[in-house]
Amino acid sequence: MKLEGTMKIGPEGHLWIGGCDTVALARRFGTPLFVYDEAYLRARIRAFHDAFATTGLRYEVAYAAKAFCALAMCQLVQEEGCALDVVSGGELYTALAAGFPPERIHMHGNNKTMAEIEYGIESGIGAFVVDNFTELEMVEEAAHRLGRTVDVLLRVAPGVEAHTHEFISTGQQDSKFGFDRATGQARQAMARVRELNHLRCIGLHAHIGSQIFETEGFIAAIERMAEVYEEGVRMGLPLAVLNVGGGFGIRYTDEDDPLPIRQYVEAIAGAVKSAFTARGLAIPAVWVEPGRSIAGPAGITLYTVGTQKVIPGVRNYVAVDGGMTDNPRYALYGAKYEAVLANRAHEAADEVWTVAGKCCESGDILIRDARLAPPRPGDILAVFGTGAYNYAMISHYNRIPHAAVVFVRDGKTALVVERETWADVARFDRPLRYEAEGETAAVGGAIR
Ligand SMILES: Cc1ncc(COP(=O)(O)O)c(C=O)c1O
Ligand SMILES: N[C@@H](CCCC[NH3+])C(=O)O
Repeated sequence: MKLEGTMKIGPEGHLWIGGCDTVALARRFGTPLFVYDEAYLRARIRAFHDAFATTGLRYEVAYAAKAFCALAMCQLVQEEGCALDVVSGGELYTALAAGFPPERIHMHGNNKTMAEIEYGIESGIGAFVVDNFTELEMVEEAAHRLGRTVDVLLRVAPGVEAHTHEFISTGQQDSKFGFDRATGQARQAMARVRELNHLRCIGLHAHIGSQIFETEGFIAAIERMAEVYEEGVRMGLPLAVLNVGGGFGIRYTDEDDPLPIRQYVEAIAGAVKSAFTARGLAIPAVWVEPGRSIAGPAGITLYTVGTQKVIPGVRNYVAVDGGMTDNPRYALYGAKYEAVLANRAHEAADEVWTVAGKCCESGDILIRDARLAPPRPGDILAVFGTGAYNYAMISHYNRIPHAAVVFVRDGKTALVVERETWADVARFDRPLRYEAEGETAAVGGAIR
């Protein structure tokens, strides 16, 4: 167990975070509960700014909202000088509701709907990251119809294999994302965007994957992107931005050995400077889109321990009151986590227990073979490093209500997402009743 940010173990043996006793938090807000260490969130963002400040580059740190999107998080990242990467109308809606300046938002997505494109244009977002030829025409058509000129970046699949789980690797050629570089699609897209009257291609984008522990992949991608960029400049595109995506790895367990943020940024800056200088190109503004590396280590999840099943010689199971609904990452990627009994954090973790959830699914595991002190019903279990892609991927499987989210700072708490009730889970259900002839029910595809 490695305590990050403001986490510590108090004299009574409880886990503390943000100056708050996690046992008291669990009692007050219930469990499962996501708890974010606000000071640490801010510190992680500042690490990106501090690192970029020494490079002399023009840059943008666009927080990838997909990692954890909520009003309070959008407010916080704005206060810390971030831009924002959104991938859906829902994320854009949340950001705008939080008062995020639209011109500092850019929108991703490999299948943006026309409704999302129109919403983005009408809201005045800074740029679309166009993913494919279909979308190129859709954005042009919408911009034409709405009488606007829209800034776009083209997402390129650079053909770089990131060393990470296949499901979260995105820069390889065989990917649903982006214009393929190797087969000339990126060049064709640049040629096409030049012909479109309502689009201004201000940059190129590549994101090679997530949870990456080395810099080689970024450097290789930047070298390839510089080549594409040069072609774009020769075609006369007003390119000024190279967005190299996110993907900076974090520590979940001892097996993970992430680089300091500074080291990723220095490698990226160095690669951009040398690749662009070598080609006689002006150095572009560099954008990054970190999600996990900002939100992940600053969040923990608190659960209440429930039942146990000990199978002698096979395995010890202990179940908690959440599971794959609030953290599907073991089920999806075989992800690993560390945990501690938060009410007895000073006790030796000398037993091995597999922490299961409460869903009707054998794969509903949070941690396989966790090292814990002997768990008892009513204990509070804290799982570390759950700030990214946990609440963000929450589900209603088994009609389990969504957990609450609280921010903590200097002994104070802010409930930023309320816990759902059983009634909330069922609130959009309607009894089975067919429409009478001529009756028009108030339903449809509208989501705005
Ligand atoms: C385009 C894009 N940008 C940024 C991110 C954020 O990645 P991470 O959370 O690993 O920093 C992702 C997710 O992998 C992504 O697909
Ligand atoms: N959801 C993934 C990351 C996806 C990144 C988005 N492209 C995870 O939990 O690791």
